[in-house]
Amino acid sequence: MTGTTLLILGASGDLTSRLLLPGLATLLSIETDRRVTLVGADLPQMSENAWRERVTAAFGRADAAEALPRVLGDTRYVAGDATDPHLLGRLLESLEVDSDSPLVIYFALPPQVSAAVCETLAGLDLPENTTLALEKPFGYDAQSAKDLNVLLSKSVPEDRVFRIDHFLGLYTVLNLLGLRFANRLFEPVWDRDSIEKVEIFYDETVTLEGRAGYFDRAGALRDMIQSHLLQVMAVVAMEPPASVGERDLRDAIGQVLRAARVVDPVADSRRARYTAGSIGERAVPDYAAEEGVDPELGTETLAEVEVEVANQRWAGVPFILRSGKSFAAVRKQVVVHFKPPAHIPDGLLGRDTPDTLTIDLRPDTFTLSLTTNGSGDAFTLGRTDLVGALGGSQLEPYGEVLSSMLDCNPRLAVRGDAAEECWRIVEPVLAAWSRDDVPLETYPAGSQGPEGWSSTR
Ligand SMILES: O=C1O[C@H](COP(=O)(O)O)[C@@H](O)[C@H](O)[C@H]1O
Repeated sequence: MTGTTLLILGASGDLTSRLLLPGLATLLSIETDRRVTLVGADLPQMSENAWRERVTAAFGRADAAEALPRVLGDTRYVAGDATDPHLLGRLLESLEVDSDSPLVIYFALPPQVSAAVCETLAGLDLPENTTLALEKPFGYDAQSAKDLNVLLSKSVPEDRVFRIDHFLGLYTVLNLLGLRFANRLFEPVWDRDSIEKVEIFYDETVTLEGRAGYFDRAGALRDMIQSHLLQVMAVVAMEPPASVGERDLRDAIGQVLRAARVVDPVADSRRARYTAGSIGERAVPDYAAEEGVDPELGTETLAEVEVEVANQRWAGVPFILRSGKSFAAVRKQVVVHFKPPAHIPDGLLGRDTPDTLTIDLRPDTFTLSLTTNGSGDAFTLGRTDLVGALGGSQLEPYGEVLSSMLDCNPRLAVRGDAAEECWRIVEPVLAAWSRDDVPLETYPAGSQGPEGWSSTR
């Protein structure tokens, strides 16, 4: 396998140490013939030794020490401002890149800095085989996402832009493709005739975890729903693609997102913020009292929206997307609620709950919960749960995403039009919230959210 040069801008930051380097480490320990030349760059001065120690520590944490020599041999760190055309130009010239060894420039940077670096890049000649990989958030609204797309198109073609959404690297999300399209059971009932509603939950027990600088300006709607959960929804709702090639897959995702909308941004959305509480033994302070939080911003830590996919297959079926922090327990699921059958023979008694298919994201399992004959009395209906494990990957989502990025296959990346659509879908809700048309509710940390929120628990 030929090598790729991975240039990380923002190499001294938290994202690089916490996710990117461990993801790379796992990938290299599994794909033993993959070659990567790792170059870190960032504003702070850092000695070569300190950089190498950082890389070594990340590989250690990922239990991938045996893969370390393959990157440590020629890794280096460059200090400087990546928005400076002279510095960036010199740095790019110094890289050994040709048609057999492509270059991936990974922006592990805050969005404003990424945009400024993109401006700089647009004025430089990039090696032909360059991929630009950008972390979310991709812009801060539909217009800024559009502007960023235009800027990126000045540097590289669309199939060389990797807008990262690590949820597309979640094995469970990829498993939806097999579950839906590779058997005869589900696809014939996967539509408005048979499905009542679909819920996509990502309830976390994690709190702010020191991320006020980013999260307090983003909030749960932008952080999780605008990006990740709409992508998951698109995979749940998409038409069968002809192939899982990047074009077919991303066309199918784009088609769903183009049809999606929040019909009534006030009635179809809810927001809340956690107050002091405890999760297990852990005492959690009020969100508003966390360091770095500006209580005046009214940032939500829990968001829920009801989305309609206005097309022949889904018109009228609510897709409820919810994500929140500081919950009592983790709940990361797609729950498909089926409609009741048109007729149950008279005399069969006791059926009151709908059949559901629950797909658990991490751990990857599915549960088909069916109405069946109850035990004891065959004429009184009961419920049977069929539980199955879904295939897993040794790669964490970041490893999965990195693998396709280093292979220059954008299948697991968000396409430019999809990024703009996701903003278009949530913008009316953001506007209603900024007008305070939707009250900011509260829930104690360690609870199951405010009373009366959508829940099938
Ligand atoms: O991108 C993000 O995702 C995480 C949830 O993903 P996970 O892979 O850590 O489960 C979320 O906690 C974070 O706020 C968000 O920025």
